[in-house]
Amino acid sequence: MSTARRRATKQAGKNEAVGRREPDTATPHRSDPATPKGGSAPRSVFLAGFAAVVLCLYVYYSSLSSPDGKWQPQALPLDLPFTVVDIPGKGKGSIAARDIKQGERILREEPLFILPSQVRVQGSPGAIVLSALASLSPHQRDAFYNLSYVNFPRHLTPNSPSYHETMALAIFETNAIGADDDGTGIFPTTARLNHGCSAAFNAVYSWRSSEGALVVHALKNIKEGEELLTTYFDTKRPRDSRREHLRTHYGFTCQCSVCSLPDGESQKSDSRLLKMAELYERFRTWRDGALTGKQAVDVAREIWALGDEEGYWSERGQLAADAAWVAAAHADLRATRSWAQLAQKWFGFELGADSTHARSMDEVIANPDSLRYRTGATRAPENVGSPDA
Ligand SMILES: C[S@@+](CC[C@H](N)C(=O)[O-])C[C@H]1O[C@@H](n2cnc3c(N)ncnc32)[C@H](O)[C@@H]1O
Repeated sequence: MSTARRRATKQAGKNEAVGRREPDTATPHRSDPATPKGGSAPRSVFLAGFAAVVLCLYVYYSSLSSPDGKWQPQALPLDLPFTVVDIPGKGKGSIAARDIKQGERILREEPLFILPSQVRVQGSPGAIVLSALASLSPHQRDAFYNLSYVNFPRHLTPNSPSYHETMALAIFETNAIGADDDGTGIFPTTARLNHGCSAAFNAVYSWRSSEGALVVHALKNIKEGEELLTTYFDTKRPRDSRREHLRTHYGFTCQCSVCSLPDGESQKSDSRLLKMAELYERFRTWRDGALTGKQAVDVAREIWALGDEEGYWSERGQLAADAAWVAAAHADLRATRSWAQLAQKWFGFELGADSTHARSMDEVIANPDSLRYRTGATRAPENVGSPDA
């Protein structure tokens, strides 16, 4: 299992409005054949014309829908703690139906399908998506065709030869989620989570290869009525750079609370995020011997404090686990245990208490020496300090 918080596909091209495919509720205009207006055509001709119009409309709307017929509304699992609703400026989104506790599992979802990184099927990317769709049930295909999409060329009509391939690809690209080495998958319920930057996202998804499922956990306490937001990429960068990235690779302009901050507040947030990214780089230099153990752990503490200020709580499990590693390499077993306890707590929030990451801390907590031996214990013994030191 490993974290896969990122949407898998990158989109190039200009930003276009979200085009949601709704269940087909369109009905042709009614016309009463018994009372034709303004014409002298015989009734049978009128009826034939009317039937032809109805037939054309039927064929037109059918061709807009999944290959099997009409779209069905997306049926969500019954026990979800959120509902999917329209959100101004974002298409659809997921709203908490009750208070959700930090660390609570919000959702576990198996993919409709996964495209492996190395696809053996010949053909265009759109044709590959269509061939994956062909093996799904009509209900599953409905779930796919109900998803939103961006970057669909406006000039294409259902009669265009490439319409179906292009549509399938646009939906795939807008919604696909990376499943680590297993490839890239479509998870129709998780796909309704919109993106938030930095402090704005409150939910994290991670792929569990051994279970063949994606799990979503609450990174923060979420109040009833709040939108559930995840993050599509590493947002520890300034607003301009985030906007540019989202426009270029994902085709939308972010409307999250951090991107919507007034300029002064936004600049403060930008400097914190830049500083965090810089400190992460600095922390990594411990590997090359550029920092003592205490210096490295002090940097980890600084990242933590900035995260508190910013409201950026993601990646804390990994940060604490890395600090435990440093402490173990310097033979500070007390610090090793307390950093491992912190890592377990935050892996638990972000990836689930039953995740392999959280569970891997059990042994370190019980026996910090075990980690010391794994690190090779190559560094000079040093008191690096616990998280609260
Ligand atoms: C995976 S879908 C999320 C669900 C989608 N809103 C829907 O209607 O099904 C990704 C799309 O949602 C929209 N979106 C997601 N996060 C957004 C945000 N922070 N601001 C504006 N639009 C967002 C974008 O159109 C993006 O291409």
